[in-house]
Amino acid sequence: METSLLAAASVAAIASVAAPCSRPVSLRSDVARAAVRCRSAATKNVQGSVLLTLDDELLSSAEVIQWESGKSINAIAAAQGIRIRRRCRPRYPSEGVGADRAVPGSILEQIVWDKEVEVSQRKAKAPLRKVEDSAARAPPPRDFAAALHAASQHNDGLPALIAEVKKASPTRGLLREEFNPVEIAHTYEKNGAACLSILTDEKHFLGSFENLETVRNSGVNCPLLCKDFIIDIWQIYYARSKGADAVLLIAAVLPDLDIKYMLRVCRSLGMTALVEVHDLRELDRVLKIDGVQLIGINNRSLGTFEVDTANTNMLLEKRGDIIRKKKITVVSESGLFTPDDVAYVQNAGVSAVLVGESLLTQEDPGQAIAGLFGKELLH
Ligand SMILES: O=P(O)(O)OC[C@@H](O)[C@@H](O)c1c[nH]c2ccccc12
Repeated sequence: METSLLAAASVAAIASVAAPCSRPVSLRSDVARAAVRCRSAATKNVQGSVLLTLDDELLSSAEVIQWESGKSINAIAAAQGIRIRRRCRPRYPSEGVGADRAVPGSILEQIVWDKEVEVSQRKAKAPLRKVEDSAARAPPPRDFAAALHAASQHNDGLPALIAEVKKASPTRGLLREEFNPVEIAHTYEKNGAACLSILTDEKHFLGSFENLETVRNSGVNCPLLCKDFIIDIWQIYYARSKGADAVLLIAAVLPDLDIKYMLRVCRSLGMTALVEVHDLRELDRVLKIDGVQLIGINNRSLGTFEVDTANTNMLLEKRGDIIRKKKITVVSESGLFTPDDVAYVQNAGVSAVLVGESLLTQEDPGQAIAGLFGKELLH
């Protein structure tokens, strides 16, 4: 019981920083309060007193009650419609779906389980404190959202382009034999991309943090999105330490409280979060969270990997009014190949598109941009 309560508290990513909080706690409310204290202490270490007050304010009584109800992280996630189960957090062995017997229910779940292992190994090598220090020494963050707005304005309202640097994907396999991330980044920038998305997941996308870092140090000016499966705030600090200006937060993976906490971490680092949704339930969850500036509508289901650009249109028809009222910028992601595709999502109301495959499979991915938009993009 105690273990599962502590695990429930870890839903807000406390697990990554909760080491000082290992004293036994017997009452549920004690657990919740301990979690609050733990997190306050941890954020104080991380960012000084500014985040401390923000975080205390973040922990509304409703959220504490949720923890006190004794639900496990998987139960909390399931109650929010999240089908991805966390497997096993090293600190809480009774949490998760069981060590060896469980079979992943989707590719996304497999990726997340692999990510749990990867992150715990990386953290063992570079603890949060150390990564925070490197993040503080990284080149200053660039404004990802502002770059999207400026690009769209320079191009008569055409959606701004986030061009993706991706070697392979689970569904398409290898996208390019000759893969030079720095060359690809430069040709994208030269041909009018507003921002770049750099895949850093190694196992399923053949990406790397080295690619992110070398692109950042190669002199490109476009802001960079670290494209990975974030399940722990440690990864956000790590991405910043490698020069990322933005990170992807996937609503199909992250419970609301994690998204809120991660948004605050992003803000404290001067980074932008692109919060990705695929269906109406995820969009409605994200629209209830304050401070979301950028929403990505993925046309690809990360469960089945099926792509349908009508998804962008459908979600904007249903929630476009609220999105405009909240002045949220929408990015249409995946499966865009032709000027008609771009025009379709533009008419649906997006101000940016995220494109990988259709550019990467052509000889010069940068020159392919004019083909995708039906005209050359201006800077
Ligand atoms: O290659 P495409 O179909 O143009 O898609 C790009 C991008 O949207 C896709 O890579 C993506 C969207 N969300 C993700 C989450 C993780 C990994 C990859 C993705």
